[in-house]
Amino acid sequence: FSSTLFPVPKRPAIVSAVASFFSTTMAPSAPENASHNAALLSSSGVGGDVSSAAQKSRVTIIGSGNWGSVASKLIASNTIKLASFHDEVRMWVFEEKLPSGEKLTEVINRTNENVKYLPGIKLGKNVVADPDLENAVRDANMLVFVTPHQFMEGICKRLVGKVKEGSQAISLIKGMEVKMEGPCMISSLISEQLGVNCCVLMGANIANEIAVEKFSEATVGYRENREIAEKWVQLFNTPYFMVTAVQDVEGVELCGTLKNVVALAAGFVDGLEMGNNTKAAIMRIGLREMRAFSKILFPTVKDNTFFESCGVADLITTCLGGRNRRVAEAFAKSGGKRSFDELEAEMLQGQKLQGVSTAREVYEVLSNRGWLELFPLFAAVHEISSGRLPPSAIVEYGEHKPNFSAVEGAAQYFSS
Ligand SMILES: NC(=O)c1ccc[n+]([C@@H]2O[C@H](COP(=O)([O-])OP(=O)(O)OC[C@H]3O[C@@H](n4cnc5c(N)ncnc54)[C@H](O)[C@@H]3O)[C@@H](O)[C@H]2O)c1
Ligand SMILES: O=P(O)(O)OC[C@H](O)CO
Repeated sequence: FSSTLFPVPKRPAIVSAVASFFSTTMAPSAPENASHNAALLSSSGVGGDVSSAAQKSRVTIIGSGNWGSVASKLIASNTIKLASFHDEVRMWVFEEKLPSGEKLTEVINRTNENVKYLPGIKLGKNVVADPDLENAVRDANMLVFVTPHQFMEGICKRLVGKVKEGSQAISLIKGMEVKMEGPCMISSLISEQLGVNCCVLMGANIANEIAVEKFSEATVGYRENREIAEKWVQLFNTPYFMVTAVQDVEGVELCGTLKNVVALAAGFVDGLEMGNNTKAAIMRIGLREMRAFSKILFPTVKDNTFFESCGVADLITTCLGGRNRRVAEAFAKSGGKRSFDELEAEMLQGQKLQGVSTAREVYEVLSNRGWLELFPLFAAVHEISSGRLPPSAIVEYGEHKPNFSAVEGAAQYFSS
């Protein structure tokens, strides 16, 4: 962690001040801090071990792409320090052959690097890559899900009955499924299919920046059990990755999911060279639709969540530097003539976009419920990315004013 603004190991003054100002409801309680420190001391050889082997938590990461690999680095740096976790972090890898003919898993275990999805970064010697999904989860009681969302239904099906009883899960996945009965968030899919409680972790987290230890923040969303949320915070938090917890799973997850749709809109604007004011306008309109969509679907979603890292901060970073924005810019530059699939394969080399399928899924929800006129920006993004409208429609489409008369009582969800 080399930033001169934020020297290590001391917490930067501004960050500490901001953290204590905003996180009074989120800071670990004193006894938790005490045991956390005792754990740190014991792992550094000072003091006795506070956790017996039987009590220690065992972590498995399901996914090993760009963010999955960075998550493994963050987690592995903590499990070796904290006595309440087993050192080893198992990482399920969707096996593939590299151009050299070697298997990705074997190369990760030999070099300690994910040479395809995160080249040049050591993951930690305690990370073990495992191509066998069932074997990878067998002994774990803390499961971290971080694959592109389109693969999760299949992964969950394979894991039914294979997960240890009493396990806890967290999803870092930005996306959702649409079922006959309506939208299904990935954390719900995991909970329902595997019978485990599932928190979420989202935030302004471009993986490559965190990989080189540049300071950023993230938000854990939890449902009821604060102690479990704090355990996840402990597992992820580092001096350069500051994690806070809020009691709003759906709000946090919808922020992470929907910002990818707005990122496509921002990319179209960039490709059309419309300038910063237009892009800022699109981001503002997008944020409004994100909040309204979340609150109509889940009335418990909290306004404050949109001011956490998972909300406005993730929207900003994604619309400035994310993959969805970058590929959408190339799409608009081609006048919509090159498909997203083609551009994704060419520009991302195996990494996956979430925005295009999320825009389609959101559109499906909107048209099923008769809400298309309420969410003109979301609707336009799907119509452009599916080739039904030209990229320029992003700034022509009814000026993105929602038609409140389309749905009774809808105006309240858009008001400040
Ligand atoms: N990369 C980031 O900066 C970032 C940051 C925050 C959140 N996220 C989110 O994390 C999630 C995972 O993204 P990522 O960046 O780690 O992945 P990625 O896009 O870098 O990599 C794609 C991954 O999918 C795997 N894969 C390919 N085919 C598969 C199949 N049939 N079944 C299962 N897996 C398959 C590949 O092996 C690879 O691990 C996404 O929801 C993303 O939005 C990403
Ligand atoms: O690169 P993107 O567009 O998938 O976005 C990455 C992260 O979600 C940013 O927080």
